[in-house]
Amino acid sequence: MSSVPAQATPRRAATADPPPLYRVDDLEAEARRRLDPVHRDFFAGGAGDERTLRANETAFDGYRILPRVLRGGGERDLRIELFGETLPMPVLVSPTAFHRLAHPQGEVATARAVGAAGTVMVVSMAATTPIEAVAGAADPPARLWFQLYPQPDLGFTASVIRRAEAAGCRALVVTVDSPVFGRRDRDLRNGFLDLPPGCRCENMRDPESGRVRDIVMDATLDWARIEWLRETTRLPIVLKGILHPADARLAVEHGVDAVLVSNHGGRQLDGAPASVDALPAVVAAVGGRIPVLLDGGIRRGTDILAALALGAVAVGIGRPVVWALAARGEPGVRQLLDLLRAELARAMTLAGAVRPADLTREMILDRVPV
Ligand SMILES: Cc1cc2nc3c(=O)[nH]c(=O)nc-3n(C[C@H](O)[C@H](O)[C@H](O)COP(=O)(O)O)c2cc1C
Ligand SMILES: CCCCCCC(=O)C(=O)O
Repeated sequence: MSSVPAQATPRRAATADPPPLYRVDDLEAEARRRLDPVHRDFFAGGAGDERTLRANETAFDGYRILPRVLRGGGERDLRIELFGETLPMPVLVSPTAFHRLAHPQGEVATARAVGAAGTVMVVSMAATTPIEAVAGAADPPARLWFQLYPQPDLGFTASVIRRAEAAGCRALVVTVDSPVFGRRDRDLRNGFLDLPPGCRCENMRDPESGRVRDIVMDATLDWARIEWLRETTRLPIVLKGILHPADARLAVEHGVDAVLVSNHGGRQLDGAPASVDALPAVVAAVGGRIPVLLDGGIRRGTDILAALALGAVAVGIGRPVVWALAARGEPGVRQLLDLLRAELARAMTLAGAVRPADLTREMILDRVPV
C-alpha cells in the first residue's frame, strides 16, 4: 500500500483551471518561459544599468513594519475612496504598453480580469487594442483610466482625450517622466523597433487620415501644457512620474487631482530613486491636499502595506500584470489581483490595521540598511 505524503498537492481536475499561485514572482518565471525573448526583454528591462529598476524592488527590504496588537476588528475592509468612487482595494493596474505581445487577447483579457476584481485599469496610450474595445470588453465593466503622453499636436491630443472620455474613462493619467524615451540597452541590443504585423498602437489612429501615428515623447512639455490639459478635460488629472516634492507642490498649484509617484518602473532616468524612497517627501509636500499614489516594485501585500503607511492612497502594479497575462491570460491577471488582495488583508491583520486608513507613518521604522 502506498502512503500519502502529509503535504500532498491536491490532484487537479483536468479542467482549464490555472495551477495555484503562491507568489507574484512565480508568474514572472512562468511568463519568461513562454515569451519571445525580445518581448520578454522589453517587458522586463529598464534604462541604463537598471539601477533604478533594481532599487524599486530592493528598497522595500529596507522598511520594517511595526505591528500593533490586540486591536480586534474581524474581517478587513480594504476599500478606499478615490475621485468620489469606492474601490474594493488600494491596488490599481498601472499602464503598460503592448499587451498583445504578452497574450493574443491583450488588453481585453486584462480589462476582463480587472472588471472582475472591481478595481481600476489604467489603459496605456500605447495599448494594442483601441480604448473603445477595451471599454466594451469586460462584464462587469472595468473602471478605466486613460494614460496620455501629451503629443505636440494639440488637436490630435484633444481628439485622443475625447475618445477616452467617450469610452467612459474616469480619469486622465498624464505621464510626465518621459520628455524623451529612456535608453534601454536590452531593446537596442535586440533591435526591438517594431510591433509584429497586425499589432498597432490603436489609440494613436488619426481620426482624419485613419493612419496610426507614432507616439512622440515631447521634450517641450511644461506646466503650461498641464494648464491646457486642465482646460481641455473635466476628467480628474493624475500626473504620473512625480518624484521631487517641489513638483508635487506645483502639481497641486496647477489644479491637478492626484500625483502618482513613479520612476516608470526604472525605464526612464536610471539613477532616479526607488519610488518608495521618494514617497515620504512627496506626501509631506502635498500635505493631504490631493491623493498621492505610487507604483514601482510592488510585489507583495507587505509592499502595499508599507506604501500605504508611508502615505500613498493606493498603489499601481506594472510588470506583474504583464507576467500574469503572458503566463496565464485573463485567469492569471485575476489570480494576481486575488493574491495581492489576500496578501494585503493578511498583512493588515498581522499589523493590527482594519482599514487602509489605520496604516500610519509610525508603523514604518525608518529606512534600515539592506
Ligand atoms: C513593459 C512596460 C510598459 C510600460 N508602458 C507604459 C506606458 O505605456 N505608459 C506609462 O505611463 N508607463 C508605462 N510603463 C510604466 C508603468 O506604468 C509603471 O510605472 C511601472 O511598470 C511600475 O513598476 P513595476 O513594473 O515595478 O510595477 C510601462 C512599464 C513596463 C514594464
Ligand atoms: C514609442 C513607443 C512608446 C511606448 C511607450 C511604452 C512605455 O512607456 C514603456 O515604458 O515602454
